[in-house]
Amino acid sequence: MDKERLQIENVSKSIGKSTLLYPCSLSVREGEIVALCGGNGAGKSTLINMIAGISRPTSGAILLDGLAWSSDRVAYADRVGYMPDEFQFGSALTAFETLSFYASLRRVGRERVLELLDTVGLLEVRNRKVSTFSKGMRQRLLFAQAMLAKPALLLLDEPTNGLDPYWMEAFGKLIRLAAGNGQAVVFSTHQLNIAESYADSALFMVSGHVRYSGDVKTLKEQYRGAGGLYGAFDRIVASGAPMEREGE
Ligand SMILES: Nc1ncnc2c1ncn2[C@@H]1O[C@H](COP(=O)(O)OP(=O)(O)OP(=O)(O)O)[C@@H](O)[C@H]1O
Repeated sequence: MDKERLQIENVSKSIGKSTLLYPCSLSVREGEIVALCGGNGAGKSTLINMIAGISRPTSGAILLDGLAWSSDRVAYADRVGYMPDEFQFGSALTAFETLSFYASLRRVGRERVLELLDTVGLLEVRNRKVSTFSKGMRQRLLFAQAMLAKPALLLLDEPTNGLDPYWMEAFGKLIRLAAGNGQAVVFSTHQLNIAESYADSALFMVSGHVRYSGDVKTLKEQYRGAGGLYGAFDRIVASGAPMEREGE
């Protein structure tokens, strides 16, 4: 049986009187791809930022390979490849210099930098300043940055924003490849077709509540005649009943 990689137990987040995320639990196995689905303000980035260690949960616990951010910060951070939702690259640096900078932080060599630039289709433009890149090119560089050290957990906030159909599909293939190597992948998206095509499991999030957590294949079969995951999302959200992850 595949090993549990990420365990999230009753994690919530409040700031002042606002609840950004109500208690939520999730476990992710090695080789599993999980999509956090929901509209603007659903709480996807709030959850991702807590998993990344950027913000602390108000309650609950997060363990990655049995490690907690609070007690094993360095070992925990070493296991996470994080792609933020928004990021400003240093404007004076080229793509190669940018990725090399992050590679040095991750103790990763030049060969891997070149391999990844090739993987994300930026090898030929590696000496161009990132400030001249399109949104999709910057997204691909950011994705390469997350993949540098072949992390145990790829944590990707809206990774397909700005990607054209070719790179959208390439992204799907790359995360499947990562999962095939035992890496766990958690990504957020507004696009349920992306979740439907590439994720094993999905969380449907609405206004800080997880309304569904479970298997994508089961959902696809269950809602085959109702528009796939889009139909499933509409019906589950409209039904009003929170649903638990299968087997829990
Ligand atoms: N620092 C903050 N203080 C108060 N409320 C916040 C803060 N950051 C986020 N929020 C609120 O928390 C909620 C969840 O935001 P979050 O960014 O997690 O949503 P999201 O699902 O990632 O949305 P999007 O798809 O628009 O990126 C939103 O209502 C947002 O306004």
